[in-house]
Amino acid sequence: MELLIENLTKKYNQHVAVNDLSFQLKSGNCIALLGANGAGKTTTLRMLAGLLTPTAGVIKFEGYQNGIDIRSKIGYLPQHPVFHGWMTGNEFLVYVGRLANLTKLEAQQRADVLLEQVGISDAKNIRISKYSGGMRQRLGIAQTLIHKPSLIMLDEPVSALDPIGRREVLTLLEELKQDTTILFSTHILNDAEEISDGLLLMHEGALVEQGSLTDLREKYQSQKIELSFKTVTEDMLEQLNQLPGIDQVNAERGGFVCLINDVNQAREAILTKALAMEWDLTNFTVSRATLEDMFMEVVNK
Ligand SMILES: Nc1ncnc2c1ncn2[C@@H]1O[C@H](COP(=O)(O)OP(=O)(O)OP(=O)(O)O)[C@@H](O)[C@H]1O
Repeated sequence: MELLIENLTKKYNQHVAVNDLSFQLKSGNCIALLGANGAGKTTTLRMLAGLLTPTAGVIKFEGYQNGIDIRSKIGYLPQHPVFHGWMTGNEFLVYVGRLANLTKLEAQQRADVLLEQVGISDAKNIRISKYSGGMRQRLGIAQTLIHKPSLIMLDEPVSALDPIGRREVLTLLEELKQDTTILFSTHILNDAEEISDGLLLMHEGALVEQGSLTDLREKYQSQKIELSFKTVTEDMLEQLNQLPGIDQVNAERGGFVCLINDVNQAREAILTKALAMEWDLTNFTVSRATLEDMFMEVVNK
């Protein structure tokens, strides 16, 4: 499986939702398309799924280029899937299988395998309207697999779920990625960190960072100093930003997170400044930067 995206762009009238996106996806990976609301994730996935026509750019997938032919090769789960609530899980999958040109027997056999695989075979004869959010999402994922695609794309598969549903679906994706390449979008860093091998980070329609989690952690590995104050004033951010040893300062509730390049220099500068300005410091913690700090750093740049 190889998916190649070159200079993909989508404009809605004058608004550029996806801007000159290029990346490559290979077999055996679980890749998270990460970005805040409005970053362009849904638009990207819909173009890859053949549901939206790109304004410019090329999508190449296993010998196919752009267009609807790609649809027969991939599975796609939209952000808000709609089911016929009166159908049972089994009926739904057989129906989807028939739409994918399977015979009645093949569709039933495939449904049996998938219901088992996504862990809802006990509920296969219950109406979908009675399913929990997690069960619906698992059924939705089963539907993406009906025609044995080599790539499935899932738009925010866990964002709307409660903690139990979220856990169920993440565990399922963890299992599925052994056999199928997964591209899923999320705005939740923890989800990306938990199950993906690689990240594509989008911001305002553009790809701002990409790589394996290990590489990105190494690249952005830095320390940070968290500061809290009894009172936070407007000029603090600017003053902290000017101190030596500090790369970037992000405002947080009740204080700041300083990404630093020299812990000793930064510590001394911050404490000296706080003393001179009579800032009432209530917390000073040095720790490792997380992926979330990396996200903020890249996006703020
Ligand atoms: N049909 C449309 N017409 C006009 N603008 C649109 C349309 N769909 C999306 N947009 C705009 O394009 C940008 C990207 O939207 P998109 O839905 O792709 O982002 P997203 O990263 O998936 O965000 P979310 O997580 O909120 O769905 C947003 O600014 C959005 O308002």
